[in-house]
Amino acid sequence: MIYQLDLPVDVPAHSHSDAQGCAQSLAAGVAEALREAIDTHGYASLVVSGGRSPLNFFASLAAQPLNWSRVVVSLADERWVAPGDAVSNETLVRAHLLQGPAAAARFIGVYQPGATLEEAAELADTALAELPQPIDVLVLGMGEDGHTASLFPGSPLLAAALNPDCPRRCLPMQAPDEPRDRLTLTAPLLKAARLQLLVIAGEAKVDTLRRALAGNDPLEMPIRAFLHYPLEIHWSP
Ligand SMILES: O=C(O)[C@H](O)[C@@H](O)[C@H](O)[C@H](O)COP(=O)(O)O
Repeated sequence: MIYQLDLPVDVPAHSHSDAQGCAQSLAAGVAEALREAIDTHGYASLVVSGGRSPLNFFASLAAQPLNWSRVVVSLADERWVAPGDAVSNETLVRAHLLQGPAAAARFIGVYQPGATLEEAAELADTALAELPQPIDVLVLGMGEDGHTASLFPGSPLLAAALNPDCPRRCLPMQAPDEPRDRLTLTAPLLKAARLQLLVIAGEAKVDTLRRALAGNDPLEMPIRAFLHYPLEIHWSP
């Protein structure tokens, strides 16, 4: 358990001795879940987050034996910057996950061009109709403010994105830091995932989890919308 957090009983928490061990353990577990999905329904959908935390995990997962041609990969969110940009999540996934055998996976990007962020979000919403649902494996990160994906506190459409009846797969969001313009998958799509993994590193994020667990309002800390079954938390120093 992570510092004996008072987690809901149906939220297992795994503490790993170091980041590499966490990445390797997660990669093995995710690969097994993807293999099971392929065996069960012929394909597997994997949705990952960006940021810096998942890079070791991506490299470990790419090395896992898997029929990657049956895997569809997408993103929980994206910065509204063109693929290839250094801060694009698509750039990270293509550079660190879709390498070697894993390059055979089908990637559905979230970035879309457009005259406005809202127009791009509408195009992304349409493109995400191609993502097999429910998502088989969802890998979330978390910021120290309690955001996850690009569900940021204070973002104008946060309540809409967290609404269980939200009709959209993707909505435009505003982050507090550059690049502020973001595209996020919405809570109904994310929370329907069969396996949901929250991957966090460092003590500051344990403190964030403590704050999240001490309150109820997901508008204040959007991660609160996910802290229940079928979430698993994986933490490393
Ligand atoms: O686009 C992004 O940045 C991610 O999707 C975001 O939700 C990330 O998971 C958290 O901000 C944690 O980021 P770190 O792993 O870099 O701390």
